[in-house]
Amino acid sequence: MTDHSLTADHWPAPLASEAVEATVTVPGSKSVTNRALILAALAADPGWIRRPLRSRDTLLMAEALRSLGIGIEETVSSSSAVAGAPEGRGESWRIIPATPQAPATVDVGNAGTVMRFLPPLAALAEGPVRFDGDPRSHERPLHGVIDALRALGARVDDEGRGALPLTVHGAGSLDGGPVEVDASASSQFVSALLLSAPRFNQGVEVRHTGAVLPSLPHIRMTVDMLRRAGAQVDSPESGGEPNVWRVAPGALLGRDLVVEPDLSNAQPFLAAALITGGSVTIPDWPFHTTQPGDALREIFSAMGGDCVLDDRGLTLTGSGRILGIDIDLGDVGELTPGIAAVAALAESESVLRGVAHLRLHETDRLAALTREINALGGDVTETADGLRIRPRPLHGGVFHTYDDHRLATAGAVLGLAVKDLEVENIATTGKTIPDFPELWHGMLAGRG
Ligand SMILES: O=C(O)C1=C[C@@H](OP(=O)(O)O)[C@@H](O)[C@H](O)C1
Ligand SMILES: C=C(OP(=O)(O)O)C(=O)O
Repeated sequence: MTDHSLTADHWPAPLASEAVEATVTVPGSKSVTNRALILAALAADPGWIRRPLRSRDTLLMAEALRSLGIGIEETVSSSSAVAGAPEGRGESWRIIPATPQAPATVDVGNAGTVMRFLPPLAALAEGPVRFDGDPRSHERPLHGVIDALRALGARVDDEGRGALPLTVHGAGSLDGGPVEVDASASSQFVSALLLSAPRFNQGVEVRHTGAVLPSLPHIRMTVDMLRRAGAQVDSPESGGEPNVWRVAPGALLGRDLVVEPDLSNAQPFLAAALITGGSVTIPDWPFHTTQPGDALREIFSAMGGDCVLDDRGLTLTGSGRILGIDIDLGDVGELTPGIAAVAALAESESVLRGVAHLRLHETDRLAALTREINALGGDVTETADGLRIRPRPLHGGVFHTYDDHRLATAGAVLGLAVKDLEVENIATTGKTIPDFPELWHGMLAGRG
């Protein structure tokens, strides 16, 4: 073993000495868990969230809802130990809805889902709800939610920043109705307004006015989960106008919902099979899903892998070759760091397009990926809306992560093939994938 002289927050990324062969159970979806929490909090009766993701982003959402008076009871069930529970392992959260209470304070961390999904819900409380978070949260776009809430009748005090920190002065109810939003900076503006809309007096009609709309699958996820909770939703896919979503006012049902594995967080493990010419199975991969990570089946197949989805889950088998790719990732932007890592190890050039909005994610992901891969000897250039990646032989070094979980997992992927690579602050993976280092070492040890 190499003797790394490391500071505490430099993680020696393990090198893969052979083809990876493993089954990896990945934790639940962040996007599903945080939507489920909002919808359950607004429901007319209690509900269950089974196998929720328990990570920084989802615990921040749960804590925020608790401070707004929503009951969230956590239980660990071995199987059907919880009355009414379907057979299943792991943790369950019982959500006891309540009219949101104020005053309250909310720490959003750097969670886009918390900073965007909660202000509309807070507008239903009677009194001030103060929102603040990590320094980076002050830089992330929120204007779409703030302006729309004002247009729908809410009082929001942001001292002219158009961003955090801010206070929503709830009046106990919100008129709702039609509103225009430019969601080109984040699809979460649209999702945020739709999720709480069944509880607005007139529901909502959201019209996106911007030139581009990123992460459309995440808006479909919002619509799908609203409908499953009993909401009446018109969307472009259901024959409605393009770029317009309507949610009717009405009661939401308390559901019993099992959270799917986070397919975007399955990415580094699938990438490991691809780049080592091995085979990785992710159990419980859904046959039908709105998660954008499902696109990995197609993307990693185009990059040289072979994907089989069956009752065992999704199995990706690498061919020993890693092919470059020219692709628009606008729908699936959160997959970009992991794809960039694989692309840097490929045998031909890649062009990743349609992801200009990543400059305002957890960090400026386009700048960070360019800087960090190039520091290892890579040849990455930023384009107006993405990255051009020319594979080069890479050498070891420190891969900085800028408090970005997906930079950290991208560094781990590179480290499988690049000797002496150290990932700075691997703990930042806890934003959405707790225990990542343990899962990674478990995969390399072939544990299933
Ligand atoms: O609604 C969601 O759960 C998400 C939407 C996307 O945000 P953007 O549209 O801001 O990219 C995605 O990148 C993020 O990880 C999760
Ligand atoms: C962009 C992401 O997160 P957030 O929900 O904070 O926007 C992400 O997880 O890649």
